[in-house]
Amino acid sequence: MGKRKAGFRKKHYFNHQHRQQGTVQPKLDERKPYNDIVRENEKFVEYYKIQNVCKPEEFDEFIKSLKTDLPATFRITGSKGVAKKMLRQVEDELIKECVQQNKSENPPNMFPLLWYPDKLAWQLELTRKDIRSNESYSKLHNYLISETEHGTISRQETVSMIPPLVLDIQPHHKILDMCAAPGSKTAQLLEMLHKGNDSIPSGYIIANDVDNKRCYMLVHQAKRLNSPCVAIINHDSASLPNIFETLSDGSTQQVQFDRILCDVPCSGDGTLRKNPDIWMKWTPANSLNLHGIQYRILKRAVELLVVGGRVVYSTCSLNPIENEAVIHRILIEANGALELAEVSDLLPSLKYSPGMSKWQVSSRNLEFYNDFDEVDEKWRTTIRPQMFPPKPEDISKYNLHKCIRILPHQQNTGAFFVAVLQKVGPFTSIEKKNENMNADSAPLQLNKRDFDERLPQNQRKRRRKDVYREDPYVFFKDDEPIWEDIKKFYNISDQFNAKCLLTRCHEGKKKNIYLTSAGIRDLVLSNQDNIKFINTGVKVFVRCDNKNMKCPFRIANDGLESIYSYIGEQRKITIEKEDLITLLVNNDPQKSPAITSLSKSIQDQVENLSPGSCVLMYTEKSENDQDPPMQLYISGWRGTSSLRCYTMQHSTVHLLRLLGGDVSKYEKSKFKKNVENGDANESSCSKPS
Ligand SMILES: C[S@@+](CC[C@H](N)C(=O)[O-])C[C@H]1O[C@@H](n2cnc3c(N)ncnc32)[C@H](O)[C@@H]1O
Repeated sequence: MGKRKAGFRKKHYFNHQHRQQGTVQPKLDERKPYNDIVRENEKFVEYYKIQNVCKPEEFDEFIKSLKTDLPATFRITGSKGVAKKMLRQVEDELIKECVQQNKSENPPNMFPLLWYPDKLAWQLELTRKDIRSNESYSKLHNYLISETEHGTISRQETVSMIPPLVLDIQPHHKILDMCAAPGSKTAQLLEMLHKGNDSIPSGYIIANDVDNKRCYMLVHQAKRLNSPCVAIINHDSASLPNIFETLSDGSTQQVQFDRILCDVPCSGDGTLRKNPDIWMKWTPANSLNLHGIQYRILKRAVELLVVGGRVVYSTCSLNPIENEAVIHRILIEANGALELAEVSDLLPSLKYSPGMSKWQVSSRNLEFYNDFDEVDEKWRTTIRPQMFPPKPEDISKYNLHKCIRILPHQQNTGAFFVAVLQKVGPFTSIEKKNENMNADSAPLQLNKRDFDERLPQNQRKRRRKDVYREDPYVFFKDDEPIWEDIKKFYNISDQFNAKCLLTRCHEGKKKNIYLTSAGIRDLVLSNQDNIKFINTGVKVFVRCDNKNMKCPFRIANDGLESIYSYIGEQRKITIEKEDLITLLVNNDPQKSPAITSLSKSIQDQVENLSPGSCVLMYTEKSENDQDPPMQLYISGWRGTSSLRCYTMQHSTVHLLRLLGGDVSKYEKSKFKKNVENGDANESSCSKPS
């Protein structure tokens, strides 16, 4: 096979980028090698100049910035103590080393984003390609790749981190992510949901996407975060069915969400720096075509939101037709039930422009109109009256300036739009009825049967026919036979709700056992007929028919953080750093360290421990008293004469790094290998990483 030209990106790379972004994919014949794309589009420049997206004196800088590649950014995730330790390693070792090894006069700037809490998000003034192709960054590159695989680094674009932050998530919130795939924001929402002290928060996230294949990208994201509080569903969110929950008296009512994210499909011209092929196909028609679905998704979100709740609408588009016009339209429809919120205090020192209150609507041929009455007859199906800005006398009613527009030149990022809407009054007819009722009477609650009965006959039938099923979700019953053995072996506390455990098959040998939170369990059981659930539950036990263990299931690492506090002390081993490093370095089932080679403390603890699965617990005090200690819980195995960790390679490397162990055998210097092979450029450009 011939060598690929340096700088050429494979077809699947375009697909990959557009899948990640959810933007419209170019047709096959429009795809060009990455380096051949001319980053020019006269219509684009003219359009945005007329729209006044930035001050006239900044316009050249704005366009220039869109033509450059995007800097690399990442977030450190993970539980508090682990994240703090990783931050120290990133800041004090990796970044310092990169700067020291860089021989150029002006080493690149690498800094934490000031508006992101606890310095856990970083921007490197280097492109991803710079990082891959320069030896001085190879340690950082390896770190980013393996920690991303492990789930403790999220390589998320700077601006994409903003919507979850302004949602202001609390651990008890019921959250809906309407257009969630591939899931970088869902992951961030999940981290925020888990920021309290409970191992299983009472809130949850429903992550939805219309595209079935993209839902599986979401499954992959969610799996990295090991949460029992998320369910992935597959619907058109503009017509998302009502979701029901069970009340303590056994009746059902419609769920009203506390927080909803509408990160809607968009034309994506804010991602030009990452997806330069958009330069070739940009036209104002893209936005005109998307406005309708964007509005319908947002409207459905407002219907599903509780009064007092918050919805965040975001796009990676610069176009006011997809942004302020959608917000203006929903504010008119809400007639006072929604208000734009001021959120600058949640984003200290982020630079942005205020939302626009004036714009023009243009045809695909760049004929601009100020009013629908002026619109040429032939455009009246694509240009709609609701796309126009408020009349000058109404501008102050809507406060569109409270929307946030992030422009690429302001802090070297992609472009982005965010609006935070607070629901301050009733929006749907049911909510309005409730408000009008006597204050003493109970609010009108519509349960599932009411909804079914209100549907026309033909739709009731269709609902029953449209019962989509993946593998079933079979929750444990009170007398689940396999639970007895597990509970006894691990001495699991009575506080643990075993009814939240599930398997994915009705019959036969159960292979894996998953855990959901009580809230998610109720949602799955109450909505199996009307909602297409794609995935839920974190793996907590795995079948392991080992003759030495008196229980057919071992503990899985995935769900350990959720269940460790319920596991009895007998099967927990407190481990010191040196022993843990020894286990990790020799993490091979054939060569597990003999118990006699480990410290006396370990020998004493395992003396009376029967063979089988156990939990290894490691605690390390932080260097300063304010930070929480770093606590690690690892699935282990006490053999007849040996002890081992049950970790995948990426977890082994992650843990060794945290403990300061030797990871050199896992560090691959791609740069060195490429130089040896004489093809440094080709390899470094051929594949995104
Ligand atoms: C901008 S992307 C979302 C990115 C995602 N929030 C993230 O942070 O990774 C838009 C997503 O909306 C989905 N989508 C498009 N139309 C939709 C609809 N009517 N209902 C639900 N999802 C939709 C697309 O499949 C795409 O995954």
